[in-house]
Amino acid sequence: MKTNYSKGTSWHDVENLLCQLEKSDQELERILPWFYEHVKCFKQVKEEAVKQVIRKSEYAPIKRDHVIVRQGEVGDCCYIILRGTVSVYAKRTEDSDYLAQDEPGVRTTIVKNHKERSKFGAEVSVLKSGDKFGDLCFYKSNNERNATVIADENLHLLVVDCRVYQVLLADKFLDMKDQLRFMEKSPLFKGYPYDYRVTLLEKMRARRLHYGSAIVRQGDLVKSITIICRGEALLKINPKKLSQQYKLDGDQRPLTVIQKRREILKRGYAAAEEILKRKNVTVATLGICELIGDIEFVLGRSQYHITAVANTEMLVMDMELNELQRLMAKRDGGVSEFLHSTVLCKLSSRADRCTKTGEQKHSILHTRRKNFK
Ligand SMILES: Nc1ncnc2c1ncn2[C@@H]1O[C@@H]2COP(=O)(O)O[C@H]2[C@H]1O
Repeated sequence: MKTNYSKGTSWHDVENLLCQLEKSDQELERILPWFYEHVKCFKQVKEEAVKQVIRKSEYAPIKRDHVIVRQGEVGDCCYIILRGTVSVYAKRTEDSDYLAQDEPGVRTTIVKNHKERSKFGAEVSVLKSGDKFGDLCFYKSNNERNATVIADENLHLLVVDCRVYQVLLADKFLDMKDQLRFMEKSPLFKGYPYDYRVTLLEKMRARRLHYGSAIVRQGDLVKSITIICRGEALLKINPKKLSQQYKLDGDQRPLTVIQKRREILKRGYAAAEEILKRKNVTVATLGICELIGDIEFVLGRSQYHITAVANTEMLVMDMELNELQRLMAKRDGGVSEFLHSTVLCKLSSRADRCTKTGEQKHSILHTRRKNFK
């Protein structure tokens, strides 16, 4: 069990202790609450492990504009940001996502302005206090850094050796191993080398969801495709909303309040249930390796046509649509074929279940045919 947060520990106390060569158990226990409060990536880690990480790691204050890690270098440690922010830059080459060779001017350790920073590629991420970086290379066969990380302000880091990371932290951080294992199985990533999948991992957002929480909502803008890594999702459609979204001219006009009351009075409970069903039709359950947002992506729709709800505890990964497009454009390991065939299958079965009226079903199938030509 973690101790209660103590408001009495200041950053000054923490820094003083980190600078000491020897740290007693008592001293470490005193600063632990500060770590749990400020270092997001320690939240899942037990007290004993956090103490060991602090003891075995090096405290490093870094000046603003300094290059901390460089893309293409071999990495043997990772970093936890105690205070400050960093920017992450990545260069893309034709065939891989990392820089194979240094270019003139890139071996500088201090970069003062935007122009100098741009030599390291495009800014892909900004990380702040409590975040970690530099552990992605541990999962690659050649241990090469995937990106360059530069201090945006004066920084305070904890430098964690890769062995310490493997023993004390690897299992706790973001289910990385689980996700990589999952990517091996998923048809979406079939045909891509392991190292490339590791790079992709950093570009995806992992979400843990509890039973009943919404993964996506019908009508929301589609910004990413969601991949189910663990658990099961229930897909629901509100047919009325669907008609508006897809501008279908089916004959299912919504009932007025008076019409609804009359129906319920006339036919009782069965009618009430039917009215409820018209609002929300469960069209499918999705499991591991299945995708949410693939239909919208393939059909070029900007809004979700379904609401997806977690039917169990879940782990999902979101990949932004432009990342998916890159995945397909760069080296299509059969991704577009896979997406098109699954989407065709899904549309047929959902059109059947979504509505009983032949006309509306016809319209959905018609939309499908038009888009697949
Ligand atoms: N989009 C990104 N692509 C690659 N690395 C990133 C990205 N965002 C953050 N990083 C971090 O930048 C680090 C660079 O070194 P590593 O490859 O060891 O680990 C990398 C990640 O921790």
